[in-house]
Amino acid sequence: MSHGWGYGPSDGPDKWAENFPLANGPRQSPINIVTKEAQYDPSLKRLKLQYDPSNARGILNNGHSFQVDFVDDTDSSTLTGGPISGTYRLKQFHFHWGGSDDRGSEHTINSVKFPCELHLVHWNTKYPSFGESADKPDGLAVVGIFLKIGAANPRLQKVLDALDSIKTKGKQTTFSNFDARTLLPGSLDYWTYDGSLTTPPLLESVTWIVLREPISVSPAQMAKFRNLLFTGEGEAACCMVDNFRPPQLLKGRQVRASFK
Ligand SMILES: COc1ccc([C@H]2OC(=S)NC2=O)c(OC)c1
Ligand SMILES: [Zn+2]
Repeated sequence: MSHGWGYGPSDGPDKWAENFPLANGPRQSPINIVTKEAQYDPSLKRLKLQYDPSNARGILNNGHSFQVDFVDDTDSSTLTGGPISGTYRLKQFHFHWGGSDDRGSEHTINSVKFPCELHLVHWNTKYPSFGESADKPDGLAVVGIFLKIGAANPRLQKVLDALDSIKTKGKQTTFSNFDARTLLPGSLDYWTYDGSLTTPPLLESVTWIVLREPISVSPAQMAKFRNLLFTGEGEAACCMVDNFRPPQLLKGRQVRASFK
């Protein structure tokens, strides 16, 4: 699964613009969210996340993160409300994390980094598929959730326990009956802005919905993320850590808040 890009000194975020010119586009992600500059918008609706656990299908090491994939051929796992119009279907979720607990998130809050960030990726059903929506300005909606060091989070455990089976790039296994709603924090207060995918091809198609409340993760649980490898079986092992893009220029964009 060679992508031609990575997170190392020779193929990392600072080099992506060489092959993916969108890297210098007007609505790139992630960003640093300056909370005092985020404007409360009373017209923003509450987020409505309705997920069917039976839609969970598999878990895959894709060589830059791992993802849990969902069946998305019906409207049984959807995102509605919030800043979006219409219905977006859950496609997958994945994480970004650091080599130590002082870094790892892609978005930052007042320049504060979290050790990990969860992305729940949804596509707009006004288009026929994820692939058809991925390059449209209103094609995707990603819910970003920060993970903060604290008590072990039992709701992460089923995902973490599956990682031993997908240690190397390209490995996948079945992953069924998982309710992604259990990963959500108690509050669905959010910031929202227009952005992009945070890995190549960096398509500027994402309505970002970044939740204010983090969920917890313990140091021991973070260590399990770091047991994964970027590399395939039989290749020189390279630990899957620091798979995050740093914040990008805001370029005049407005960040709105769903809360006062
Ligand atoms: C379902 O397909 C996806 C999902 C996410 C990404 C990246 O964009 C964001 S957001 N996080 C990433 O890792 C992606 O990039 C090609 C493709
Ligand atoms: Zn992501």
